[in-house]
Amino acid sequence: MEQELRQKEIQGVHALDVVTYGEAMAMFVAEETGDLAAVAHFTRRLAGAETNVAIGLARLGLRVGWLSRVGDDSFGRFIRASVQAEGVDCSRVVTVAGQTSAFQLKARAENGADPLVEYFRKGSAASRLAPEHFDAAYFLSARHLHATGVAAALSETSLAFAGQAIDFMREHGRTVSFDPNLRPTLWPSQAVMVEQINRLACKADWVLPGLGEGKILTGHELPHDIASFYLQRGVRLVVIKLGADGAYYRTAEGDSGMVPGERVANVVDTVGAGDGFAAGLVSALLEGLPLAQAVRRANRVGAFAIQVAGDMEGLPTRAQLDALAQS
Ligand SMILES: O=C(O)C(=O)C[C@H](O)[C@H](O)CO
Repeated sequence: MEQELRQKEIQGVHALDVVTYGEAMAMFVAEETGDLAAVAHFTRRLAGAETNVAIGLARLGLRVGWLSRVGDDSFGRFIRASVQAEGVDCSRVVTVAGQTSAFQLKARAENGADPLVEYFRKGSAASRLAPEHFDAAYFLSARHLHATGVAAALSETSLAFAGQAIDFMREHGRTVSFDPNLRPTLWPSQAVMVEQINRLACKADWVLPGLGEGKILTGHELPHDIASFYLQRGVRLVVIKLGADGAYYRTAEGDSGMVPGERVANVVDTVGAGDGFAAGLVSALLEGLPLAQAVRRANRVGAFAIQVAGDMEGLPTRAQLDALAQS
């Protein structure tokens, strides 16, 4: 990768389409419904908002890099191997001696409701990501940065890294997408969460909140008004996820629209839908698709994600997505 980066730099070509950073975790998904304390059987899977997006993009054929830190333990080896196996570049994932990797438990989802998750991530190697770990050459090798509010929530230093990464990419003419991905349990208070997430979101080009998140973050109820809040603060495109109803988009130039959701007969687990949505949208916009088509693809990729119990297993390959588009 190092050599490839240098060569591309000389040629003035981007080695990566998208770069992202943040924490991935081992995840144990309950095999039985009910209280996690009573569950005896779990299946190990991979979780992490940013790696879900990275994997979604890689399956669609984009070149993606993920910068992170893992502990020197079996979870760390599992995380690295799983992300790498998806074709995501992990050359900037550092294994830190003496630190641990995070994991989480996820209850078995019932009737399409969001399942309960319990984190074991405090003080993890990835949560200690800090501005001194920023790799300017690596980020510059990408056309686009995808950032989420999860990495921002992990620690003061990870929050500082987020601000630095977004500022740097904007200053260097790269586009930035930001998914607020609110995780209230990871923040000291709702007020701090709202302030910090909005601070980061307003630095980005494309902001992708869910409707509920948009209400919390802006105090507005309607998608139109939530979009206005960000557009008035310098964002160029706001796409608001409306669950089964699809998505609403609005741009700084005044283009707006609603794209209806995809029909899904059997919703297994909604976690990961937003990450699939982001992968669909970012891939389509980087390919130059018109906005309404990009949002349609985002809805489709999100719909794939909710038909399985894992957070990223359902994300489609390019062939699966094309097959759906032709059906
Ligand atoms: O909840 C989190 O913090 C995660 O990153 C795990 C999930 O895979 C992710 O949130 C899904 O968006």
